[in-house]
Amino acid sequence: MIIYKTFQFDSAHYLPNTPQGHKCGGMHGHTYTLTVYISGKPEEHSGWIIDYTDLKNGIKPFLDILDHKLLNEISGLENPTTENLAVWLWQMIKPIFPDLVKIELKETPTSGVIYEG
Ligand SMILES: Nc1nc2c(c(=O)[nH]1)N=C([C@H](O)[C@H](O)COP(=O)(O)OP(=O)(O)OP(=O)(O)O)CN2
Ligand SMILES: [Zn+2]
Repeated sequence: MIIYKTFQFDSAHYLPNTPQGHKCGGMHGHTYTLTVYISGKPEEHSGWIIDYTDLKNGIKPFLDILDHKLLNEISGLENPTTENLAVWLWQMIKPIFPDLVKIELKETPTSGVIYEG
């Protein structure tokens, strides 16, 4: 079974390696939507794989690094494409939640990345 939880954070960024004149070369912002998927078997007594609240509390410190920040100024996110940000988030979250199996990161309502490590 897989459980999931969805988070949102707001960040500014620009993409330094886009061709000249590309709309994403200039600074702009997104409300990102992150969904994390955790695999497991529900414990008999609790009936859950992991408490959603524990999941939220474990992930919040990483989102606090990103929320209301310029992503380009964060170590490892000098070129903050959705793809690179998904890898960065995976590397943060996986050591804390080893049963992480997938993340979905949406940069806009119509664009995003699915990453499975
Ligand atoms: N593969 C990628 N392509 C683009 C990325 C990216 O991270 N990975 N990023 C951008 C820009 O950040 C841009 O802000 C988002 O682009 P886009 O999805 O085109 O945004 P729109 O709001 O213009 O989308 P609509 O098509 O109007 O919904 C660009 N490309
Ligand atoms: Zn953008």
